[in-house]
Amino acid sequence: MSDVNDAGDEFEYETPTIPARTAFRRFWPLTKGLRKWLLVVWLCTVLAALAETEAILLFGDLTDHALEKGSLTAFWASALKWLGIAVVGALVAYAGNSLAAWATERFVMRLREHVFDHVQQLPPHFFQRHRQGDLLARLTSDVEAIETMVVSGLIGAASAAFSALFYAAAAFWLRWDLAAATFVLAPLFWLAARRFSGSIKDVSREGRVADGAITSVVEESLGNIVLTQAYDRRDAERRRLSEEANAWFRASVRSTRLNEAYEQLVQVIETVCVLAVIGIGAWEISTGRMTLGQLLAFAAFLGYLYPPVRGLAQLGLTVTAATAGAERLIEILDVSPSVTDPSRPAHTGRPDGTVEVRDVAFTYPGAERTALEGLSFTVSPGDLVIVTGPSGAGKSTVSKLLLRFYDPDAGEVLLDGVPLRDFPLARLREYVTLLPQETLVLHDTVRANIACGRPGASDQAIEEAARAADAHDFIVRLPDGYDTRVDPNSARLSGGQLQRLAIARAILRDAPVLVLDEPTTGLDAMAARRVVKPLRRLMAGRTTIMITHDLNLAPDADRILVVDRGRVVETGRHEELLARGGAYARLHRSQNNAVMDTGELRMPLWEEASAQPQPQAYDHAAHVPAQTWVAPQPAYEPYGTVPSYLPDGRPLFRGEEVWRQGI
Ligand SMILES: Nc1ncnc2c1ncn2[C@@H]1O[C@H](COP(=O)(O)OP(=O)(O)OP(=O)(O)O)[C@@H](O)[C@H]1O
Repeated sequence: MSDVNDAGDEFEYETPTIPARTAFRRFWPLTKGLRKWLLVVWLCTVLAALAETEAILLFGDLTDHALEKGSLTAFWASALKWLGIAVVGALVAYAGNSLAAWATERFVMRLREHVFDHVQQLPPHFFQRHRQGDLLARLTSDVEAIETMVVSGLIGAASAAFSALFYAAAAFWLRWDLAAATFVLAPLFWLAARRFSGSIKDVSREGRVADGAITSVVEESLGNIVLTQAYDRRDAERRRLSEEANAWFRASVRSTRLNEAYEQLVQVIETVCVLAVIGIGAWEISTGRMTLGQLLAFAAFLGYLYPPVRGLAQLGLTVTAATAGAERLIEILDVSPSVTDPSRPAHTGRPDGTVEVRDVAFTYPGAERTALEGLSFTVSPGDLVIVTGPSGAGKSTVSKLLLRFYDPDAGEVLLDGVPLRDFPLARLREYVTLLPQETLVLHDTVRANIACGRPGASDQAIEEAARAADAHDFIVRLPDGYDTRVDPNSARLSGGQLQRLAIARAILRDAPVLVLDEPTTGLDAMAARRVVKPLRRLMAGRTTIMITHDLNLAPDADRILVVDRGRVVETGRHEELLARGGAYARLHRSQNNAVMDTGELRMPLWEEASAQPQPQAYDHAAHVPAQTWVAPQPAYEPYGTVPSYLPDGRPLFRGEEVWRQGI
């Protein structure tokens, strides 16, 4: 399997090949607590097999004593006994099968939870490098495949072995010489299974990979439905699906063919055995050494004996096929989380919110280039620090380290002087809240979406948070108000509304430290303008690290860090940095300059502006570059280009106060 990360690098994944025994051992511990029930299931199967054996012996009796002699008295006695045994056998089989279904489903649930739990702890790059559809397939069909190996396989093997033993013992008891003659042929079943096992494993593996690929294509295609429709990519998407579907089709047809060939071969072997019995039996009856009843009972035993023998041989095939699923799950389970809880957690109360990044270096696992190098900065409690810089500079990586999605390779990130790795993860994420770039929505009600900031919050607290986030008004206008269901693809809410919902969630969480990753990205100027006020309420009194390209809030910042190629290249307040005319001034200009020369964006940030040829404004009237280039000043101070009121002093938005500093 191969995948491409956001940097365009190709990552190759080769699912490891694992012997069935290793796979079994790996998942067996998950049957803890279920084993006694598995034993009961096995006992029920053994009892049911015993009842069947007794019934067949009674059938022989009936043939010899009631049918051949025409005696009704002999019939009634045996018939009643047979009926009694059949009823007991049916009850036991029913109990055993129901219990087996319960135990297997519990195992599946447990295994799925185990894998899901593990996947949830995996670092962000894992999800960037694995296709979601493939992960879905692993969590669904591959989990079920393992159940066939560990639980059903085990019960099946134990039951088949005991049933075969009983029927074989009964056959020997009836006529040992006839039985011995039949068993000479038994290894043929084993040979047939062996012949098919390798191919069945290969084809199962191909089938599982194709299954994951189909789910991925469907998932990606539906996720990108707007792109598909807007660019009329239906044919391309159909082709993509049909390529994967063809692989699935080939694997599935091959698998059926192999299984069918095996089945038919086994049928032929069985026929050879039955014919051998009838031949020897006919000869025995002709010499008077056997009764017809005995021969019929013997043939019936063989009829019962073959399914478990065949089952035992086929079990190998089932287990082999299931191992392909196990390999895919083990591959995921072997990826370790990038961070774990500390063995000796620090005992701290709610921190004041001093954040210190101390000489941090970090490279993403598997990446060649360092994302951060020698990065240092400190944020005092309650301060707003803006981290800005060109694309790929390492800004989002800073947010990942602050939330401890990763630990730095060198240096340390500290909260109130305590290294982040000394906080239990759950507590750290209570203290440091992330407002991610993309607004994350749960498939639930608006209320639940806000409440996930602080589970168990009262309705009043939720409403207050929504009011503070300027979300209350639009929420009450929704069809069911706070109980309106939304989902990640919901068209009910605009980007700005979703962002205000996320702000309400963060307000409710009430963490001392906030990390805002591009809070206004993807919003148009008006929508961005509307989230600024709620954002300020959210940030008030909290240490805030805002990662952004959007410099409209820069004048508010206590400090601005300009990051480039993983290092801080400039730091200071907005006015200072503008006056310095360096990297920040260029970034700011490129954002606010209407007559922007895009070449400026490509200029290295750390070089002195004077060392570079100055970009020239274009004089449209004269069709020549203007003589002197003057860095344009922001139109509205101190908030850059976004005006908050009209020239006549009226607020820009109806019903909204004039935007003042310090709200
Ligand atoms: N999962 C990953 N695996 C490998 N490299 C990565 C991964 N994520 C990011 N990088 C690399 O790390 C560097 C910093 O990325 P980061 O996302 O922090 O940049 P950024 O400044 O936030 O960019 P943008 O403004 O475009 O979001 C980039 O070179 C990027 O290609």
